[in-house]
Amino acid sequence: MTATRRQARVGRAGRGPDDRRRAGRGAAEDAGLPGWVFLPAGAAVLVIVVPVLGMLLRVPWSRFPALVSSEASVAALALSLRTSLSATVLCVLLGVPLALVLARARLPGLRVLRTVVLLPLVLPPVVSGLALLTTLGRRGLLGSRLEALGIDIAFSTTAVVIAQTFVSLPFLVLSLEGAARTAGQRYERIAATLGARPTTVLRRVTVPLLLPALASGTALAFARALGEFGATLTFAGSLQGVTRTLPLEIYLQRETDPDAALALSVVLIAVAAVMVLATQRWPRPDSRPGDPVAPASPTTGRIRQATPDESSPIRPLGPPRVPATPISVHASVPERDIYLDVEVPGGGVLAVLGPNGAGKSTLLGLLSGLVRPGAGTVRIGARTVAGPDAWVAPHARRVSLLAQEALLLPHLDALGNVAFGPRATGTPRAAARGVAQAALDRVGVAHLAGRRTHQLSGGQAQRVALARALAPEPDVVLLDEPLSALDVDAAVAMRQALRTVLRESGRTAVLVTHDLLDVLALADDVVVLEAGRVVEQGPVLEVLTRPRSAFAARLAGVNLVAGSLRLGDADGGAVVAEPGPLVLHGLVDPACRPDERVAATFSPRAVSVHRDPPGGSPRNTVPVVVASLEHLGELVRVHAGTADGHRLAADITPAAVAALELDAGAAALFTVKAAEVAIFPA
Ligand SMILES: Nc1ncnc2c1ncn2[C@@H]1O[C@H](COP(=O)(O)OP(=O)(O)OP(=O)(O)O)[C@@H](O)[C@H]1O
Repeated sequence: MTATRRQARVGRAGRGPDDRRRAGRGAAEDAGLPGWVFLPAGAAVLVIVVPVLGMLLRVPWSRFPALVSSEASVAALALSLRTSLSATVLCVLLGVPLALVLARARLPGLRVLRTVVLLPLVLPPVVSGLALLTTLGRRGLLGSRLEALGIDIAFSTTAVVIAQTFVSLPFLVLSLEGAARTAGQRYERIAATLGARPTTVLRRVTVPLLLPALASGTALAFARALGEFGATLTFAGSLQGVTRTLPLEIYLQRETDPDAALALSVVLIAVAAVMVLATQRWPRPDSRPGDPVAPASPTTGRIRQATPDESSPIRPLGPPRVPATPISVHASVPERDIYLDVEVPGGGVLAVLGPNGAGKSTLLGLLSGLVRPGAGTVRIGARTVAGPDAWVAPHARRVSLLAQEALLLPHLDALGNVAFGPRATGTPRAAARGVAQAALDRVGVAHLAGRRTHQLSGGQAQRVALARALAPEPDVVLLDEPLSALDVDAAVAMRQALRTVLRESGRTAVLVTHDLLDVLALADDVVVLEAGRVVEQGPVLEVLTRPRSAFAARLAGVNLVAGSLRLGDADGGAVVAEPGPLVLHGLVDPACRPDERVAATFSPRAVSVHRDPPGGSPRNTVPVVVASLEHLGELVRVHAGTADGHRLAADITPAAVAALELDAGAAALFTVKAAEVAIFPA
């Protein structure tokens, strides 16, 4: 005996009740469940297993082959398999569309429809049979008309299939609808922006993603059809070889030959169990047997350090490849209280900034076609893609979307994902794969072509997603916080990749971001949205050096006070803040006009902080209350508010914070020289 085997035996022999209890606790803890849950769960299993075991023990196994191979038994089994399979096919053909409508359509009365569809689950089978008989039977509502046409359904094999379909359909619909709801429509939306028509999206995205749920729903429907008894007997009768299915045969045999009934019951259970077991082994779309185990699930979420290939270079594309496509959005979405006027010149990159709920995603939705405007127009190049008399569907807009999550289709490898767009727009398979390989090469990840999506890191997945967005050669690329889910290193590499790709291709792009680095590296122009309105728009440099909105000022790291101009001071003028009474003296831009609104900005570094009124007289002294302290490298940023609600910041050394004994709630004075305050038109 080898040492290892001996140890294993000793280990097993040495497992006392304490060890077992510990192991049980471990299993419960692993599952994140309280230990007592296993008790009722075990009892539930017993409720099912004990009767089945009891039956199995009573089966005369020595006579089993003879009992199940009588002519009547074989005919019943063959009929059951035939009709159950037909009913299952009908369930799939009708149930899949129904489940998707229930899960995704926005129709009035869906709740009522769902209740009606699930009704056969709660109806006694004999009632289901009666319903079918009174409708499709010879004297039934439809049956009498069908009989006039020479079609006689009741008491035929067709009636068996209809009865089985009637009772099985809800099983498939229920499991598929639940999965479709949980899965959401994120992948479908991405597929539409890659040029896929709704039918292509259904065939190549929705169904593959829902395959595990479809498989288990199909198995349940088959098992239910196989076990169907009451409705079949009522509606179809019990004619050997025509309508006498296995459950009916078992019922009849029970009277004459109980042993045969038991043996046939075992066959019925075995067939149903094999079917259900087989579909439970159905692979999830994001894994395949034999795939090496990936370190993380990286198509979503924040992952880890960049790998060498995430920082690998982007291949130059050569001269611009797409005609510059200007964009204009003059549209509103009243139910969201959003009214937008945004222009992007052809080939420009517009950064969209704004606080949460400002309308940034809605702007992208208006451009991609995922949001319909209530009024106004959206133009992309020469086309009006949304307007009073115009609507171009998302798949026909030539607008790709790269989202925060890579959302790579889990049932395709990297190359398949990138080839998806060209394939969806009609490029033959081999050519599409060529285009995809070139696109992967362009963003420096050609060697990842054969990887499954769960074998990619976050940065790699996002690069593949970028290649996928570019492969259909869109006129416009929409970037919805494409770097925000990546760690710092991967984000740096991805930002560089985006910069190169956008510059080289000359593509018009709209970038939603909260990151100043993205704005600086990628954008030409900036638009700032607040509460569904454009509050500021202009070239990056202008907006960051002379922000007119609180959001842009925060992003640029400067203090901003807006108000009206008061001229006539010795050094030029002052901003009378709104709300007052704060007045800030500063250097007035010659473009300022007396009656216009103006903004004053100054750097937090130009602010001195005091607890008592300072000696000398800097032109601006503002009483504040400290709100919070923030550590910024070698300095501390003191966030404070004035009595009239202005938020200001000062950057001072940690030693100064200690000397002044500053903390949240402390009263202080911010002072800033007039020469440090720039006043310009707002
Ligand atoms: N499907 C929807 N139905 C109704 N209102 C919506 C819907 N989606 C968003 N809104 C509302 O529209 C407004 C703008 O939302 P939007 O998602 O465009 O903002 P955002 O700037 O992208 O915000 P965030 O930075 O949080 O993503 C918000 O008031 C939001 O509540």
